[in-house]
Amino acid sequence: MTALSVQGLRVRLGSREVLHGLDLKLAPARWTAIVGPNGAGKSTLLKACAGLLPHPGQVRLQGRALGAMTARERARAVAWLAQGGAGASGADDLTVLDVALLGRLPHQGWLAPPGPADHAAVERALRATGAWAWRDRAFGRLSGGERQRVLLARLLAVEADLMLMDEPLANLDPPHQADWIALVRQLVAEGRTVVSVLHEITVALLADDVVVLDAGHVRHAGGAADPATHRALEGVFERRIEVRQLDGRWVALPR
Ligand SMILES: Nc1ncnc2c1ncn2[C@@H]1O[C@H](COP(=O)(O)OP(=O)(O)OP(=O)(O)O)[C@@H](O)[C@H]1O
Repeated sequence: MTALSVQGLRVRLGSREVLHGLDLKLAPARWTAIVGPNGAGKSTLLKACAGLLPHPGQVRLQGRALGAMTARERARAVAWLAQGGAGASGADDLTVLDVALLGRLPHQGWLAPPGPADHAAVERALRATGAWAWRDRAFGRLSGGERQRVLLARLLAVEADLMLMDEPLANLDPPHQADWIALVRQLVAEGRTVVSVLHEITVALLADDVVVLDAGHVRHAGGAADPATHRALEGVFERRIEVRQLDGRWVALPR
């Protein structure tokens, strides 16, 4: 069973085709990092997988066509963290608790208030990202990194099997980046599938699998420790990085 499969994914934005017939298969309970240069189509791929962009290709979640699901089924099955969400201002007046509770909307009845299960899920999520202490503060009065941790909690609160995160490390300081890595490993150990778009190549090399995207094409998909993956990474970044082993870990160094 694949957690996510993409076949012949073509996406047009405005007058341009930005994804040119992508095929991808992701196994469940793994962490996949999507990397590639600016403008490669990484965010577009993630949005299409979340059902947020129209396209003629096939996206399947656990074998079910995304297009055949209701919006509510889809919203329970896939959680999505948008790129740059911490800078968005629409939620500034909401409390942190209310922002995280938005992650429970797909589970609640029409106009029904959140129930005990929703509150429990949100508390777990806010504790997991270290944001529980700020639950009564206004979202708009938090720092960029603090807001990012609240948005991560909103994504966790969905408790979806598939979690798509676009630049989740944006604004996070090194200790909180390390916390995020530990959190992803825990999610994967629980059986969830995590897909993250990352510009931090050294962090991407800690994932199970890496998908290298360039100019709307998948250039390579393989294990993070696979030498072919490392060569593909060096290639799409015009040999301006070098993947090396350091104390048993793969790191990307600028050159
Ligand atoms: N609304 C739009 N209309 C036309 N072209 C767009 C639109 N949004 C994005 N694009 C183009 O689509 C391409 C892919 O964009 P996308 O945001 O998916 O790239 P990305 O790999 O996530 O880039 P980055 O690393 O800079 O975030 C880019 O060339 C971008 O200029």
